[in-house]
Amino acid sequence: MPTAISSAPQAIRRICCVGAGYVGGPTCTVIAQNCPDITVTIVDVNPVRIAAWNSAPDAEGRLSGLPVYEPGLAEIVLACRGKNLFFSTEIDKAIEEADLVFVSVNTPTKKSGVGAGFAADLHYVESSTRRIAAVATSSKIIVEKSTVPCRTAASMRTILESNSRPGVRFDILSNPEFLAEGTAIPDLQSPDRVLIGSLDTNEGREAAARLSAVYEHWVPKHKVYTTGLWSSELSKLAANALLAQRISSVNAMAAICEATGADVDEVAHACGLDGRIGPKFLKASVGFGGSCFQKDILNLVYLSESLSLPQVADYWRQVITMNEWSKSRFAQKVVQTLFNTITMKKVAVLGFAFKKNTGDTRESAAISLCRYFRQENALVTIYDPKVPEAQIWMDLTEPGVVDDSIEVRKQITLAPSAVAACVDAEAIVIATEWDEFKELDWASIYAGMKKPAFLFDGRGIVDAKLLRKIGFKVHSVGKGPEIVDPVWA
Ligand SMILES: NC(=O)C1=CN([C@@H]2O[C@H](COP(=O)(O)OP(=O)(O)OC[C@H]3O[C@@H](n4cnc5c(N)ncnc54)[C@H](O)[C@@H]3O)[C@@H](O)[C@H]2O)C=CC1
Ligand SMILES: O=C(O)[C@H]1O[C@H](OP(=O)(O)OP(=O)(O)OC[C@H]2O[C@@H](n3ccc(=O)[nH]c3=O)[C@H](O)[C@@H]2O)[C@H](O)[C@@H](O)[C@@H]1O
Repeated sequence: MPTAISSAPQAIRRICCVGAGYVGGPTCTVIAQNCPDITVTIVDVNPVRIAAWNSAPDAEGRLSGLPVYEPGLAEIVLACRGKNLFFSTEIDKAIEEADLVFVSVNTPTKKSGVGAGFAADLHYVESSTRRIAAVATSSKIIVEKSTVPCRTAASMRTILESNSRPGVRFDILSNPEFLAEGTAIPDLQSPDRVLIGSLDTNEGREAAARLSAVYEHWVPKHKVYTTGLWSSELSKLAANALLAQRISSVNAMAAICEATGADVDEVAHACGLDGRIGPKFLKASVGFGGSCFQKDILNLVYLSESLSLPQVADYWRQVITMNEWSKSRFAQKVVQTLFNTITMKKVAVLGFAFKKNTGDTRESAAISLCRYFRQENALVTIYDPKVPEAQIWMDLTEPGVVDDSIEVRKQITLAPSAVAACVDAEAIVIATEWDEFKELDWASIYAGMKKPAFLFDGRGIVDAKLLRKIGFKVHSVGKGPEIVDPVWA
């Protein structure tokens, strides 16, 4: 239901963003940069996070203490902070002063109760919505930025309308975010589209026009696509499901390639040349990670089951099943290749983030690999250029009654560089596609390893032929076994 937008909507002057995370922080920083006439305040219940957003530049004038690492972000924060961009724990004040409030809080998978393991936990969305209703003394536009199940806007509207003060009106919009971590700034500066869902009423359309005008400071108007609320909410889940499905599809092909001697990069390239398929998001890997693909597909599975559509639920569930299988298949390959045991063998894991150019480890494939190697009694050394050490320890320590942190530290060590991680290793596992791994001095790394020196490339980034010439035994996802017969090479 694309809708007409009135010509001169009332300008937004003050924005509050509730949730200073990976989405709220970068998104509203880019809004502040492009809209000098708008004051943007990003608030959070977590004072440590807000303090980090407000951290001082280091001796070289760089903002290295921000809670989110994104190329290009620190420079924009530095330019705008204190002018029209503010980070604060004064949530009520920021809400009250704003014309428009983004709700950009976390929506993790529920851990207990009805829908545990599948449904989205909307607790944070609900508590911020209740807060907005409680403190607002003037009318506001409330924007769902978080990824939410279809029809969440209806629940938010009920909460707001049942708790609002007399004369205060709320218009609810859905404006899902499509940025990918690691490329958040370019994604926000030139998005493929900005999606705004609203009610098909005069007030709904007017609110959509006001939010659109914010984006039109830098996004061409034809890229702003307005729809109904439910289409907008569902489009976000659908887009993530379709993207993840491509990766699981190419990873399924990778398994066939390994068994037949076909090369998954060549197969993906050949398929991607078809304009109907396109070349992006066809890189075979150890498996996808990140905070959203799994969570959003599980959410879609839950929605489908709730709507009595078990075949639809099964279809999407298989994307996750294939991803889990890809990760365990890769881990098993390591053990099998190292003569079926890695007990007390040193395995160097290069990369811990779920993809390059981010310090985020949520659902990172590296976590599953390290846990698997630990169970096989390996000695694992990890290096990642951006993930803080404390985060790695947290990810590898099982939360629960028994504190296993001492056991974990007996088997896991953290290295200050990729080169250091590989000294005396029997195998290297590339878990994240950091650019610096492409440029390592592989000959000297080889010299410092136990022989035979194995390398398992879970990201398809190294030049396997070159490494084999050095002496490595290389396994790359989606490539057949080393071809020894030159006629067939
Ligand atoms: N991480 C990503 O790349 C993307 C995430 N999304 C969606 O955006 C939403 C947020 O994701 P992230 O930014 O990654 O989460 P996050 O966990 O990094 O940040 C959420 C923040 O909200 C704060 N918060 C929670 N309840 C609050 C409340 N009542 N008042 C104030 N602050 C509160 C938390 O303390 C936290 O700092 C999720 O729904 C996610 O699915 C969408 C697109 C991309
Ligand atoms: O809703 C979200 O959170 C976001 O989820 C993804 O973004 P993100 O998870 O940050 O990163 P991606 O680039 O999508 O990568 C996700 C995972 O898939 C892997 N991947 C990606 C692409 C590919 O071809 N192969 C592949 O294995 C990556 O290494 C990574 O582990 C989507 O790309 C964003 O559009 C969306 O906004």
